[in-house]
Amino acid sequence: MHNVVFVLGPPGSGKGTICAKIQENLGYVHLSAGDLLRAERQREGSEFGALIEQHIRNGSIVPVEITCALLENAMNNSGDAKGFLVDGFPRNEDNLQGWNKQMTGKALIQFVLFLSCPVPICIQRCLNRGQGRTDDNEESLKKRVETYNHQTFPIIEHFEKNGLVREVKSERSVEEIYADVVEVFNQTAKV
Ligand SMILES: Nc1ncnc2c1ncn2[C@@H]1O[C@H](COP(=O)(O)OP(=O)(O)OP(=O)(O)O)[C@@H](O)[C@H]1O
Ligand SMILES: Nc1ccn([C@@H]2O[C@H](COP(=O)(O)O)[C@@H](O)[C@H]2O)c(=O)n1
Ligand SMILES: [Mg+2]
Repeated sequence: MHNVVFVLGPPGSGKGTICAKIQENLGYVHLSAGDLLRAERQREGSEFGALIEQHIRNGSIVPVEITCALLENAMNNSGDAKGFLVDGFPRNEDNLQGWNKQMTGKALIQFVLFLSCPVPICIQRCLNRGQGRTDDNEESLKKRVETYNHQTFPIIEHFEKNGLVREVKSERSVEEIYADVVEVFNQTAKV
């Protein structure tokens, strides 16, 4: 049974940055759904490359069958991990239903780490990111934010109703955010 922490928040809220620090210090393995999709997009012979690129540029969500398979393979190939930080998933109802269908009995959701951050700050962070992403531009970001507001935030609200959400305000410095994140993990370990 894989222990899983979903990491959600608007684009540019710092999910990847904070997950990297958690992986470095707390023994969890970081799996970014976006990174896995970008790798699949580039994979020689992938039948999904063009579809993935279209969704990424459009800020829309790839069918869960593709994303969830990539996540499950990555977890199964990660050896005996303490747990997995599933970054940027589930991002919509299709993701959530697909996860429940494919991963029930295989994964236990410990909690949802929600990095909340004002959208204008998020947008500037993405525009300044400098990683050459095809979706770090005004047009794609507008769509990504719309996807987050209309499709992803309702998923956070769903988990909130089940008492699983741990919100950390993420407009602050990485150090301040990470200090609060460590406390969240410490509290979970005590339960
Ligand atoms: N607390 C912070 N303060 C200032 N800059 C930050 C902070 N956290 C992350 N950044 C920077 O903002 C950019 C986006 O961070 P990151 O890639 O971690 O966000 P993300 O939530 O994973 O975004 P996406 O959903 O687009 O993948 C990066 O350039 C990162 O260095
Ligand atoms: N569950 C997901 C996660 C991501 N995507 C696509 O990847 C893009 C980038 O995601 P980041 O987390 O790296 O920002 C995202 O905008 C989607 O197009 C997805 O389809 N499903
Ligand atoms: Mg990211």
